[in-house]
Parts: sequence; structure tokens; C-alpha cells
Amino acid sequence: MPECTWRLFRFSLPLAMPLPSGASVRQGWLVQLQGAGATGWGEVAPLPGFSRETPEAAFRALQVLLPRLTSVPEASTFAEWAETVAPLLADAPASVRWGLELALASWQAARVEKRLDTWLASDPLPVISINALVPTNWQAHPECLATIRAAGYRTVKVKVSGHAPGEAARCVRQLRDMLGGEITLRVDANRAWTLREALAFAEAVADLEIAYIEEPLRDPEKLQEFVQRSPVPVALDETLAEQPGTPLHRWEGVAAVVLKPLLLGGLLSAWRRAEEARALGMAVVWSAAFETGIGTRGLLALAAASRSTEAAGLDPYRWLADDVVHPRLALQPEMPVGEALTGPWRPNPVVLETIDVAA
Ligand SMILES: O=C(O)CCC(=O)c1ccccc1C(=O)O
Ligand SMILES: [Mg+2]
Repeated sequence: MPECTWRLFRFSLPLAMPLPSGASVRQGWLVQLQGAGATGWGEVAPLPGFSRETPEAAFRALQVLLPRLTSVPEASTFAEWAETVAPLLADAPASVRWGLELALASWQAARVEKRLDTWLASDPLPVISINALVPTNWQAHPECLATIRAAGYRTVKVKVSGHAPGEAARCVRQLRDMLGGEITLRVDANRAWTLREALAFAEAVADLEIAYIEEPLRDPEKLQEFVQRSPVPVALDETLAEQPGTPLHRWEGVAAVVLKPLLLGGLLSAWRRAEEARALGMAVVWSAAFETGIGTRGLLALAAASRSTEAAGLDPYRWLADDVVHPRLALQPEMPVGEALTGPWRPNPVVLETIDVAA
């Protein structure tokens, strides 16, 4: 049982664009695990408006857990780790599990001189496609579409939750015209509509080859009915975070699951959801909730290891105006995984404040 040391930092990152909650900074804690000649990083950053725990609750859990995790059982493979280490965190809030599991897993990987993706799986994908995110008010910012097109993104997701269904359909049609037929187009309603409204939207865009509509309904109980009646395929997001214990086959016919480990309860919970989805023939979309470069690299490793060819939702990284480690991740439409996951990274003192870990 190698001894290891945790370091804890508070971070506060300036944003290039405000968060969904309206906040103009992204805050949280960075954890660093060192021992046996290896280093692992993770981040704990509940997302206001989406995480079920408050930042205060996450911090309290960190203060309790870190001193207990200084003697970590050895686990040379991911399977062994999933059996022995991950259960130590079973009761922690989702953001804490995500951050500590990421730090522990990347430390275990580093100990055996592997990158996280190659430690998680023997045959990870070398390149992961990224989904460009278009904000609800894109029409007021035509330059954001120009940037996305110029960069060469092949999958685009647009948020429609600020709109009534008819208006949302017109918006999506305009976007399809501007992007052309080659681009894979996803729509996220963030539970904005009633069943009737959502069906009206789906019928109005039925000819636009939308890959899926994410969380159309205010009332998730009606999802199955929507799935049966909608001409547009459906993806789950919020529903998965809300119902962690419900087997996926409850939503038979759903085309895709959007997996955000920060909201789903960590690396392992999300990994298990991915396996469950795969077995049911659902597409797996790994996705960020405004993670820093640490969490975003972790997500890239997960996407590569799970061999999902669906474009990953890592675009929220572009919202950050700075990062907790330098050099910054160079986000691009087709991400070379090996390059992105190979350090070293220097902590950025401008946005980090060291916090004592209670002994
Ligand atoms: O899925 C993506 O492409 C990016 C992630 C994203 O949209 C998101 C990020 C944080 C919180 C909620 C959401 C969402 O999917 O609604
Ligand atoms: Mg969503």
C-alpha cells in the first residue's frame, strides 16, 4: 500500500462567455495526488443549476475524504481499481467522486507508466471528434457560427430552450441552411416543453435530419410516449443524473445517452452507464459540464477508452478564458488523444489558491 499525499487548490477561472446560471467565473477545487513517483490530477467543481450538491457540501466531503485516502490500495488494472478503490467513495457527492476518481485513476495509470486512456482500455481510439456548441442566442452572434465552420467542426449542437416550439423549429431550420447538409446536427431542449409542444417541434423539423433531440420534456415521465411518437430520435441527459439507479432499458427506443461524469456520480458510474447503453444499442456521447483542462482531458480519455465514435461534448472548455494548468488544451474538431493527454502541465498560480488538507 503506497503512501501518498494530496494537495488541494481552490480555483476561480475567468470566463469568455457566462455559464448557464449567469455566473461569470467557474469555481471549484483541484486535487493533486502524489506518491510512488507518480502524480494524478482531478477537479471537483459542482455546476450551479445542474449539480445536486452545493459547493459547500462538496468541499466538506473533500475535507473528510482526503485524509482517509492517503493510503490507497494498489490496483494495477482498471478492473481491479473499480473493485477496490472506487467503492471507498461510494457515498460522496457526484462532483467529489468525479474529481477523486479521476485523480486516483490517473495516478494509478501514471504509476504503471500509462496514459489514462491506455490504462482504462487496451485499444482506445486515437482521435475523438468534438461537438461544437451553439448558444440559444446564436443569431445575435453570427461570428460564433463563422468560427465553428472555419474550424471544420462536423457535429454541432444547438440549445433551443429559450424558444417556443415554432420559433425553435425556424431557428433550427435556419441553422441547417447555414451549416449545410453535411454537418451532424443535435438539438438540446433542456426540458423546456410539454409533450404536445415537443411533438410539434419534432414534426416541424422532421425533414432536417436531426441526429437527436436531447431532453425535450419538462415531465420526464412522458419520455417513452415521446420516443414512440417523435419522428426525431431522442437523447437522455438530465434524466440520467436524476435517476442514477434506474436501468436504461426503462427508456427503450432512446437513441443516445449524454454522459457527464460530473453530474452522473463520477468516472465509474458514467463508465457503467456507457456499458449499459452500448448493450442496448444506444449511442454514447461523453460530455463536459464546464470542466477545466484537467476534467476535460479526463473526459477525452474516457471517450477514447470507451471507443465511442459519437462526437464528444467537450466544447464548454472554450467558455473558459484561462485554465488551471498550462499549456492550455488545444481544442479542435478532431482531437488527437495521445497528444492532448501527454503532460507535463504546470499549475497556473494566477487562478489557484493552495488550501490546507486537514491531517
Ligand atoms: O453536450 C455538449 O455538447 C456540451 C455540454 C452541455 O451542453 C451542457 C453542459 C453543462 C450543463 C448542461 C449541458 C447540457 O447538455 O444541457
Ligand atoms: Mg443536455
